[in-house]
Amino acid sequence: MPYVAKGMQVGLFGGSFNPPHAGHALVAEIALRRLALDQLWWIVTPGNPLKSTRELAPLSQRLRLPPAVAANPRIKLTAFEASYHVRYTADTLALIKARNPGVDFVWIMGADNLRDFHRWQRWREITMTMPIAVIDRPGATLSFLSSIMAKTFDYARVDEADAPRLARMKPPAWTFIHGPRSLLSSTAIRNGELSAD
Ligand SMILES: Nc1ncnc2c1ncn2[C@@H]1O[C@H](COP(=O)(O)OP(=O)(O)OP(=O)(O)O)[C@@H](O)[C@H]1O
Ligand SMILES: O=C(O)c1ccc[n+]([C@@H]2O[C@H](COP(=O)([O-])O)[C@@H](O)[C@H]2O)c1
Repeated sequence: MPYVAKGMQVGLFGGSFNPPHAGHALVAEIALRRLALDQLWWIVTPGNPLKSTRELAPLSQRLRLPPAVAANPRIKLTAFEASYHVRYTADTLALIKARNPGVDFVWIMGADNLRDFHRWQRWREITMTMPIAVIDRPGATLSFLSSIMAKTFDYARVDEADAPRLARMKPPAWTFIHGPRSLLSSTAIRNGELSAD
């Protein structure tokens, strides 16, 4: 797990990154800037519990940053979930919080994950554990209105103008961030339809 000093605002960006691409880099850059983060942890999962492992490349091949963000010292690449034998985000976030008192964390995900968030294990618990920032993604823009998570936690939605303060807010608190969007996806790259940058 990366080192972080007390008082910092840290974004947690978990993903399969199978493979990593410029769309991920865009999400990381938007999150760092709009959420006023000191650090962003790029957390490579041993395997999304909801995805088949059939097409999943080994962790070693997914453990790399796209060129656009590789030189950014605020982005920390890690695969600690594998070494700690955790896979579910609810467990990951509990572990991170327990080991880092005094740090303000925010979970970051693309809008496609907001759409399916109610299928994640203990998703309500995740929402009560730390604030969540959802980054717009082509094809999933309306998830901020229509998803079960958005409806259930409508009362906890924060205006994106207040995003710089999100990490310090008491959960539940979440926001939807609009901005430049990327059509890239790992599936399209694996299928040879698009290139990673
Ligand atoms: N183009 C994109 N725009 C916004 N968010 C994205 C984009 N691509 C990925 N994300 C987000 O980045 C995180 C990691 O995504 P992931 O590694 O699953 O990439 P993916 O392109 O969605 O992969 P796949 O096509 O294999 O499902 C997720 O929260 C996902 O929502
Ligand atoms: O905990 C869950 O049930 C769960 C279900 C689906 C996805 N996740 C996490 O969400 C993150 C994004 O996954 P992915 O495959 O969309 O890149 C990654 O950290 C996964 O471990 C977690």
